Amino acid sequence: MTESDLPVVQLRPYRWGDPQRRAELPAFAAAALGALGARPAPPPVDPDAARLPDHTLADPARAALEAVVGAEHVTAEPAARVAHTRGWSTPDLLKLRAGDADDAPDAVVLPADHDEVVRVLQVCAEHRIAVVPFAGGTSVVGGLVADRDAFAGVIALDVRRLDGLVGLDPLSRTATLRAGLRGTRAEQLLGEQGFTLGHFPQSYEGASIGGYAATRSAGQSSAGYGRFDELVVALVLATPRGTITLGAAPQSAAGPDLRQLVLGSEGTLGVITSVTVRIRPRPALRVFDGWRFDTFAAGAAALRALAQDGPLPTVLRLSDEAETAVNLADPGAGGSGGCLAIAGYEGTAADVAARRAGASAVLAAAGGENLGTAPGEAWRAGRYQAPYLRDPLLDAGALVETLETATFWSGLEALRGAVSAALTETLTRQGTPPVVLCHISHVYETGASLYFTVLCALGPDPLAQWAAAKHAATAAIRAAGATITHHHGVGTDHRDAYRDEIGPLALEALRAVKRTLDPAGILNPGVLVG
Ligand SMILES: Cc1cc2nc3c(=O)[nH]c(=O)nc-3n(C[C@H](O)[C@H](O)[C@H](O)COP(=O)(O)OP(=O)(O)OC[C@H]3O[C@@H](n4cnc5c(N)ncnc54)[C@H](O)[C@@H]3O)c2cc1C
Repeated sequence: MTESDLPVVQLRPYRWGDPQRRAELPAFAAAALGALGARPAPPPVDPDAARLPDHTLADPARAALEAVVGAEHVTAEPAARVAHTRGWSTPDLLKLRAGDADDAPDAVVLPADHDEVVRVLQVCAEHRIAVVPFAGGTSVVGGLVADRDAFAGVIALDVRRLDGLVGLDPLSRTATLRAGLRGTRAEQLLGEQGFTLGHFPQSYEGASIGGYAATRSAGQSSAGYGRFDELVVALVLATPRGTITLGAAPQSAAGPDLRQLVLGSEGTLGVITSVTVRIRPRPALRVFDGWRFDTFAAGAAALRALAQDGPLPTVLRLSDEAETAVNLADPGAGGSGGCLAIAGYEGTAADVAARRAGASAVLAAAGGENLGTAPGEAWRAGRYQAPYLRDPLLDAGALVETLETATFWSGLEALRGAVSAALTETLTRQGTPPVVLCHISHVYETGASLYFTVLCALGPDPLAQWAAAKHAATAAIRAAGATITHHHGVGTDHRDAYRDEIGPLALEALRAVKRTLDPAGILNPGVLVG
């Protein structure tokens, strides 16, 4: 099974992914949850019974939107509104499971092409309707909740009908993809012509091209293929004031690179309607090895050696002791502990052989024990399964959530310790001691990302429980001088920390750009720039 074999799945409210692939909790997990004090949660409220706010679009605004996209592409059906309520963070899921759809848009609007998007934005500016651009809907940072206070209404502008492969240039190895194309569908379309995008985030079954670009997503194969923002060579942005087209050549010295202003703008400057991306030939061979290191520090040093001096595998990641023990295959040696690293290689047979031999020598010289392909292939086979586990964990009364950051190599170990301690202390103080897992999954010459998974019993007020933990982790990240997000984005959840990270003058500059492109401030109010 490769990424282009996975189906295009329509996400349902609060149950992840393909209904045929529902996950059961492994027996050891159920026992571990008991030890953490988790008790089965009350059954979630059926999405059909969720409480929707009593908002409606005024008739003139609705009529104007219908005139642009057709009446059948403007819907205020409860099911559509619920399906466009918030995203997929654990607090988002907890609210919807409790029947709270208070942040639902008044209507969902589905334009067919770029021009319709521009006209929808113009109608919304004229009628003071806030617009939440909506691609796959998998935001985990509150990127899909509009601050509606100053507006006459809120719509979700769902880009799913912008869903084709516009063109492919095999000579330049680029493809132009429309923003609503699901990652899975994009991979199928490119695969039919012998290419791959190589962008495989864990949300691959739910996220779309426009969302990848708007959040600067990072896939699990980032070491080999690069982050999504590194793949984009050109893009088209629809704004209430018209169209911006950026990227006339692979590189350019024509002023600042304004593509970078749009990438990561999270729907606040305009709606990305298509991107032209670098593509690579479909790999002829894929091999994933497992390596065991005695300590996280030893494993991190090995990853750093590869990131700085090469050769780089396509996938490179390192789990800490706790994640190795809980989540991943036993790294061998009779459960002797240690940290599991995965080094995966994709490419031609010759390229894979050369990089694998070179990287294996580096990993061995750094103290790694080669565990062969079994742990690596097990990780590859299960790489999209983890999100499915969140549903049974919540059912079982567990709070499970993730957060991520990045820093320079010299500060990595201290950052890991500080964030783990902040999460552990805050949740233990609340009577719900957690298990905190951590891994490195994106490496650079100068540093790496850290990704934390937190698991504990749901407390009596889980939203406040997690808010306190997240607040402490955020403070620890900022105190360490690290970034508030390596790839999830800012949304509303990280807005204050982002402000702190970039400083008031940079924020003012960004707001000035927003005022220019979106004078009425209708685009994702409250997200990113506040
Ligand atoms: C289980 C799970 C695993 C995840 N794993 C990863 C991972 O491995 N790597 C990673 O990077 N992220 C990951 N994420 C986060 C999320 O999937 C990414 O941020 C993804 O890029 C969002 O894509 P989307 O299509 O779902 O966008 P959405 O959630 O629909 O939108 C994200 C933001 O972009 C804006 N937006 C959407 N479309 C457009 C557009 N066309 N133009 C302008 N703005 C737009 C939205 O308003 C919103 O603010 C994960 C999320 C989940 C739930």
